[in-house]
Amino acid sequence: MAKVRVYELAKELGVESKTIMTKLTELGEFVRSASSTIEPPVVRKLRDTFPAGGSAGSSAAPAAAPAPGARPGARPAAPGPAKPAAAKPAADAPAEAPAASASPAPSASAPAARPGPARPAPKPAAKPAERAAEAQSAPETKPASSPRSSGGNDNPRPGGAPRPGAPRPGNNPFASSQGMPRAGGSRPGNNPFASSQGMPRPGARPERSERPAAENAGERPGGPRPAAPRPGGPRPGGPRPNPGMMPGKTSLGRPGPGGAGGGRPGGGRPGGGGGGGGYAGRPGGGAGAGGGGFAGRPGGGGRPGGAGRGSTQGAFGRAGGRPVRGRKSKRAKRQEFEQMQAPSLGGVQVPRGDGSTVIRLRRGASLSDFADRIDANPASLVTVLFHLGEMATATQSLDEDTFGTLGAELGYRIEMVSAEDEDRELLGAFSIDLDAELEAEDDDVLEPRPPVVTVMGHVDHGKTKLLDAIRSSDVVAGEAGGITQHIGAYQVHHEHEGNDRAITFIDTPGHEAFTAMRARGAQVTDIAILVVAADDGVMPQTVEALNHAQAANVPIVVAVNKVDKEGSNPDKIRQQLTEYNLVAEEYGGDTMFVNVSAKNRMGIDELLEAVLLTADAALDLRANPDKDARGVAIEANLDKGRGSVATVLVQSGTLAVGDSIVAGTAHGRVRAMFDEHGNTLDVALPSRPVQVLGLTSVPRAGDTFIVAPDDRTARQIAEKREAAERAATLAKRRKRISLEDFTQALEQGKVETLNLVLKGDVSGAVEALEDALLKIDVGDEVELRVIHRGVGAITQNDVNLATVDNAIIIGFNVKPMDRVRELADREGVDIRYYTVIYQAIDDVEAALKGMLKPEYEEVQLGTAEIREIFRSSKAGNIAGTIVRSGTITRNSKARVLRKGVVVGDNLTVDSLKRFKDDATEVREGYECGIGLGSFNDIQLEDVIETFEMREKPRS
Ligand SMILES: Nc1nc2c(ncn2[C@@H]2O[C@H](COP(=O)(O)OP(=O)(O)OP(=O)(O)O)[C@@H](O)[C@H]2O)c(=O)[nH]1
Repeated sequence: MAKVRVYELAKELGVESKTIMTKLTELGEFVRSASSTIEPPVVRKLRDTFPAGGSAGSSAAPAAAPAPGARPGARPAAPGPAKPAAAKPAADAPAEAPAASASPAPSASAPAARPGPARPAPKPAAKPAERAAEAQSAPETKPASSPRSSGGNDNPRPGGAPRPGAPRPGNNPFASSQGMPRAGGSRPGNNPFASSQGMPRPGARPERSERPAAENAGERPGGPRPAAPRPGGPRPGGPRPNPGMMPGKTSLGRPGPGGAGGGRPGGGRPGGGGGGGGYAGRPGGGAGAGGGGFAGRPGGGGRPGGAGRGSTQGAFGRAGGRPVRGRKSKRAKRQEFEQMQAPSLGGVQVPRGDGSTVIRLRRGASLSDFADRIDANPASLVTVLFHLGEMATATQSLDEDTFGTLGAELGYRIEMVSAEDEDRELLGAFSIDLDAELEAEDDDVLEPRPPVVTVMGHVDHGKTKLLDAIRSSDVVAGEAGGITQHIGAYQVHHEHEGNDRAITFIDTPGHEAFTAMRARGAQVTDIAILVVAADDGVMPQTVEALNHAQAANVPIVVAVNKVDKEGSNPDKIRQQLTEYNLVAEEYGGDTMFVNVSAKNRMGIDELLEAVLLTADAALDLRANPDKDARGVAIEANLDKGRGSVATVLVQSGTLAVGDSIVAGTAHGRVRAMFDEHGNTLDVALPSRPVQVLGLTSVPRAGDTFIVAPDDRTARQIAEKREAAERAATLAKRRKRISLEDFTQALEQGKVETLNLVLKGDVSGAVEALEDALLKIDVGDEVELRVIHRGVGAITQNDVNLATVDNAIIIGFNVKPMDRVRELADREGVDIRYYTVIYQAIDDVEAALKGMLKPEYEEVQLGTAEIREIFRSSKAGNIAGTIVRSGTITRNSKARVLRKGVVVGDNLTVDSLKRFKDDATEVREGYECGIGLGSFNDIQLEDVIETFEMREKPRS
């Protein structure tokens, strides 16, 4: 640090190296060449010897240099050093520097300088001090030392002028933070190592980006230096420009200090400029604050973009400040442009669609999923949705409507992937393509299969009875002792044209099951038997049922039932149904009508015959039995001893014991199979309903089942389905409420939710119950949520759930164990048991209505006209009245009207007398005395009206 080379000192002192060497020889100091170093004490002597360059000279030099152009070095130096230096070490140089700088500096730096100094001061101060100490001698050495360290030898700092800067604050090359806080004014490149420390002079910068820091430095004050890239400029850290060049620069106006700076390696780095700029620009900004500041913005924050790298690069004098700026600028522009195209909703930018951009989302998708598709920030979508009046978290599953609203706002057409498509994709992931499989089957692998029949019709028209009759007509059943088990479906055999033909009946009467299965994409039914009671005729549900069947393209056979009844008119049924495109064959149509009596079991064979004829005529009932089974779950329940018991209908392929199957979200291996007679089966062919044991959980009616290649695949498919199902359920469950109403409704207690846990013995019943419950229309004030549903007994888990969510448990044909019942009692959980769905629905509906905030209306009870006024010191004024209408009742609410205008309200009939006796009520036409408590403002002919608030019944 303390050592200086001969030529450096020579330059500094403004003499030739030779002269110095001669002098050294005189002084008895031996040096080998101009590049030899000399010790500080010697340096001091030399300076003393060469007054011009001596201490005075040294400082003067720099000062002088700057003076003219001066500002840079001087100023910067000045400010910084000024304070610290002045006080501390440096005495000379600094001291003067300030002076020198004083004049030039003012302009740019001065002001800027102010603020900053404070901070930088400390640090710089320290440094200078250290240096001073090291130097032991004059501060002048500092400059020298800096250069050295910086560059070294060759880097002559031009002016040799130690930059006064030494003392300058923020001149620690390694201290990232030393900033001259002062904005623009701060000292420019006072970091000896930072090429970039620029003098942020306003204006100038851009072009100069290339300039080395040195220039920047020079630049600021005088600014004169043209963009002239200094030669060495560009090279980063590399050898800095030759001294010669420097001078050139100097001549350009860089003040000496500038030169010094330029000399620094940093000088060459353009990047340095960036760093420096930031430095200068940010008040207090760290060294690297960024190219921006450098850019010359006076106190400015620097150019945008500079900040990032600027800081680091600046610290190391790396080039890059400018270039970076340029790039950023373009990027910024592009971003701006993109943003201009994005809508600003709630202050967020979201990529927009053009109105026809289709976004496909799976059921139960969340805003995050949507955001992924449109490359947006989920949080922004949350905000947008919020501004559309909906609240949702980014990961919450939303329903189609919500996505629709959001999509419309943003220019996207949202298409929800249907459950079937989703499942198809899911299976596809396991290389299972059921459609392709079916298509690939040609005639030679297809074999006839029995038709699958569903019985539908209006309530009480005899569906159940008919199914019973059919069941008992089964010849096989007769031999085996009848169909003893209710497994949700059964097969009967019928002799048709000499052949034994099987027919499969879905043993769940009604079109609810039919539609529920259809809703799940399961087309189970081949033929529908429409039961119409001959004594009743076509009824609403008859029409509904036939509509469902026709919509599903399922041929219909009409069973005109109860023909045994007197007064029944089967022909009328035929006529009525022609209106619905069901024209009997005898009327020239193609629908078979069969008169039956389910009660007397008459006409059953004919009906089965008709079913087979229709099937043969209208359908191609064939399936490939030689493959893994595919089918549908018809019904399922949880059996205490046997676990999950599912009745499935094999639709194609052959199901065998040991197969790994997945049915909906249930999976497992077929442990055993039973038919409707309770016989075990090893295999089940197409159209065969069987009870299957071995599933891990209970599938739902209508869930499709397939045999998977192995257990693992079955489990994975089930798990994936479950996840999808859960998401979809969550989306469905979410009840929306508009933002406007939300807070208010909440505050006013308007939002009330009836949470339910549904448990039943059979999955079909639970689903039917849930569907029916969710259809209850109770307006917006009350919300009904089924928070859990399941098959099986009511468990401790159910009660726990109900406790947490304040829910009511509805058990359909199931009850809890004693232990669970006790728990429910303890927790105050209400468990209700039903065996009839409608009762459950009625009760829930009533409960919901009970929960509705009662609405009151005022009902007038009576009016009485004041005919006389009795004044009583004790009771106040008593109105002597005659009841004009209704009844006046004691304690009822009252108001006083004078010529139709209310003069007293919120009153109560405090006392009511008939003559001298207290009365509880006085009817129309009678006189009575009425006391209205402390209200005494009554006059003759005033009317006292009494009324009560009555709860309005809800419709
Ligand atoms: N006389 C007569 N009565 C019948 C006949 N079929 C059914 N019934 C009676 O009609 C009533 C309703 O029969 P269900 O079989 O329960 O009718 P459903 O269509 O299954 O009724 P829901 O299950 O309520 O939809 C019962 O009282 C039966 O006894 C019939 O052929 N003749």
